[in-house]
This record gives sequence, structure tokens and C-alpha cells, in this order.
Amino acid sequence: MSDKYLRDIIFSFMIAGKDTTANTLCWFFYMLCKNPLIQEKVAQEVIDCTCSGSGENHVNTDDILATITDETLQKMQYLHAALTETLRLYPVTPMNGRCAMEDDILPDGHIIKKGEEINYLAYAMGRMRYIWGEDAEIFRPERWLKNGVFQPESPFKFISFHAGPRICLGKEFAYRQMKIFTIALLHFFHFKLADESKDAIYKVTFTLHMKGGLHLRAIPRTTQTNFTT
Ligand code: HEM
Repeated sequence: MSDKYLRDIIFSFMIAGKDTTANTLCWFFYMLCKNPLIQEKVAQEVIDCTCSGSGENHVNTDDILATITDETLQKMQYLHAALTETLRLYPVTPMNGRCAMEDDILPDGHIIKKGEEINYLAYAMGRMRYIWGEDAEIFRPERWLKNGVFQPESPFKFISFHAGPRICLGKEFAYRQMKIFTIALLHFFHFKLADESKDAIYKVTFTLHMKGGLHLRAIPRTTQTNFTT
């Protein structure tokens, strides 16, 4: 392997991995602020799954981060569901496409000619009642759980990481990164929107950005706050 090849691989991982996870986390924290009870359920799981759940009094980030192991991350089924539910409603690649290299016929009988482009809208697919049922537009992590265990869907239905041979190579890594980030923050803080009267709107670039960014208030968990209002 040449140095140039190695450089290009690392560069493509940085491009593919940075804005994707950053934008997803942005929408995730927005969803948690819009759904405070869900935020508390995620936070409770964080507390239960890290050492802090055993009653030990961990006070600094290093202590908490030291408790994050593969086993801990694996236990966090509700967090996994909540991140997946965010990606269903806010797929970071909202629109994607392919060009036919040769004449083809799709499984539904649709004829495609060589050179024709096909696009799919992950953003629209994630909100279709036809695919997700009547509550398609509602943020409900529970839809991914059975008896508390995460139930994956076909990638052709949950298309946010693409599907088939070119499915995202960094999917597991992305969940891992996002879980660690969430644990580090939700263990110490409760979050509220800086302006609760405003709804976020998206700005489509190559990825699904939140227009104007996400402005939050971080409230230390030691402060007495009514988190459910
Ligand atoms: C929430 C996070 C992420 C989402 C939603 C996501 C989504 C996607 C999607 C939709 C594609 C297909 C693009 C296409 O072919 O048109 C893709 C490809 C890819 N992703 Fe991700 N991605 C995420 C995070 C990451 C991370 C963290 C990495 C690596 C560190 C990564 C590495 C890649 C690579 C290398 C490809 C190209 C795979 C190929 O063409 O064979 N992704 N990703």
C-alpha cells in the first residue's frame, strides 16, 4: 500500500465520518429537548449502565469515560433505539442516487436504461406512513424495541446508512462514537432549547444540516430541575 493510497483512505473516512455523526447528534439533542421524557429515559439508561448506576459517586468525566466499555455500550438498547429513531426522521444523507451502468429491470418491473439516474429520498421514506405506520412522523424510540431489546429493520426500509454492497462502512463506528458522546454529556447535564418557541428547520447541503445550528442550555444534573415540563 502506498502512502498516497493510505492518505486517501484516511481522508475519505474523515470526510464520511465527521459531518455525518455531528449532524445526527445535533438532531438527536434537538429531539431529546423536544421530548423531555425521552431525554430522561436515555439519561436514566446512561446512569444505570455506567458505574454511577451502582451507587458509586463518580464526579468527573474521566471516571465516567473509564466505565465505557464494549459491554456498557452493548447494554444501551434504549439509546441505540433513540439514535436510530433520529436517523429515521433526520437521515444525514437525505437524498441519494445511482446511475445505471447498463440496462436493467427493477424488482417491481420498472425498466431502467443505461445512463439513467435513480434517486431516493431517505428523508421522505423515513416519514412515510406506508412504510412506518400511522405514527410515522412521531419520534418514538420504542418502535425499535421488543422487550427492551433493539430490533433492527432491513436496511432497504431503514435506508439512512444506504443498503446493499455499498452500505456505510462506518455504521457501527458511528453508533459507538455517538453513544460515547451522549453518555459523556447526559450523565452530567440536562439540556433545554435556548428558545423553546422555535422549531428547527433543515438546510440541505450534501448532508442534512440544522439551519442556524442548535442552541442549547446545559443544566447540571445536580441542580434541582423539573425535567418533565
Ligand atoms: C450517523 C452517521 C453516518 C451515517 C448516517 C452515514 C451514512 C452513509 C451513507 C448513506 C453512505 C452511502 C453513500 C453513498 O454511497 O452514496 C455512507 C457511506 C460510507 N460511510 Fe457512512 N455514515 C455515517 C458515519 C460514518 C462514519 C463515522 C464513517 C467512518 C469513520 C463512515 C464511513 C463511510 C464510508 C467509507 C462510506 C463509503 C462506503 C462505500 O462506498 O463502499 N460513515 N455512509
